[in-house]
Amino acid sequence: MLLEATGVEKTFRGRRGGKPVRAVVDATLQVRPGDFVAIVGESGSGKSTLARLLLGLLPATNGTVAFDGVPLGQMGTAQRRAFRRSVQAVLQDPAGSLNPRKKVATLIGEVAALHDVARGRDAVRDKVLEVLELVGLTPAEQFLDRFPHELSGGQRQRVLLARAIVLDPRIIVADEAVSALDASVKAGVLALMDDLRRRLGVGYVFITHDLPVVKKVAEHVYVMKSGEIVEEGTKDTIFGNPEHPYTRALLAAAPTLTTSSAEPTTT
Ligand SMILES: Nc1ncnc2c1ncn2[C@@H]1O[C@H](COP(=O)(O)OP(=O)(O)OP(=O)(O)O)[C@@H](O)[C@H]1O
Repeated sequence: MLLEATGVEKTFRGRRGGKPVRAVVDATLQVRPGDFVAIVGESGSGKSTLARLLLGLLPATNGTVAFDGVPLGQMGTAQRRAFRRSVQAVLQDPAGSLNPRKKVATLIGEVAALHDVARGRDAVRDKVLEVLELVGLTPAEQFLDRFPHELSGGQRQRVLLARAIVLDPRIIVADEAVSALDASVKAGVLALMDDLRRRLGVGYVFITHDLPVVKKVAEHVYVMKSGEIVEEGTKDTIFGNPEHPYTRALLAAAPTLTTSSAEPTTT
């Protein structure tokens, strides 16, 4: 298994003497190479906490997260470094993922240099141009000197994807990565993600409360409620034959679902 969480729990200490918060409870999840896995649930259900556990950004209170069969807690320095490269996070840009004072060339180039993907100015520049092309920001030269505020929301999201794929990751954990985008722009970024999957073999753990998006792109769906995974299955099962009352309620509360097939699939 490429990425696997087994019985993972995360309990936060209560804020200001309050009760402890069980943000993730006994979560078990698997991601195979090239999978498009979605984690859905309403706000506060624990999706982002599970994402941070999968990225190794938070230690689990219980249970294990393993990459390529090796639990994160048992990794040596080199394995940990490889893991950091192989499992990349793409968050939504309003969360401030792109430093507003840095140009696109620097934002992507410094990641490539830090992880030794390319050495020397020219090699780094070539690598940056290559990934800009891959995410459809063309002609790539014209984007090198732009600052994030000189880009549209969809273009910024593409820069975030470029910054992830420059490291040749095997999995991208995308937390609400397209939620802030307009429908047509969103569809374009989703199409790009699928394209990258086919061309590069990268898999996704896609975290969202946006069910029409899940219906469009996911293969396997995990439904979270109050920190627990209450249902999992293929997209067709979850949407066509949901078993858990919570899944049914989520689907019923997503009015755009019925019209999602009418949304454009390209930008
Ligand atoms: N650092 C923290 N300390 C204490 N409680 C936290 C912390 N981070 C998250 N929580 C709590 O854990 C629960 C799950 O939060 P989480 O952000 O994982 O949910 P979510 O499903 O991603 O929600 P959203 O879609 O709103 O981001 C919430 O009750 C939240 O308040």
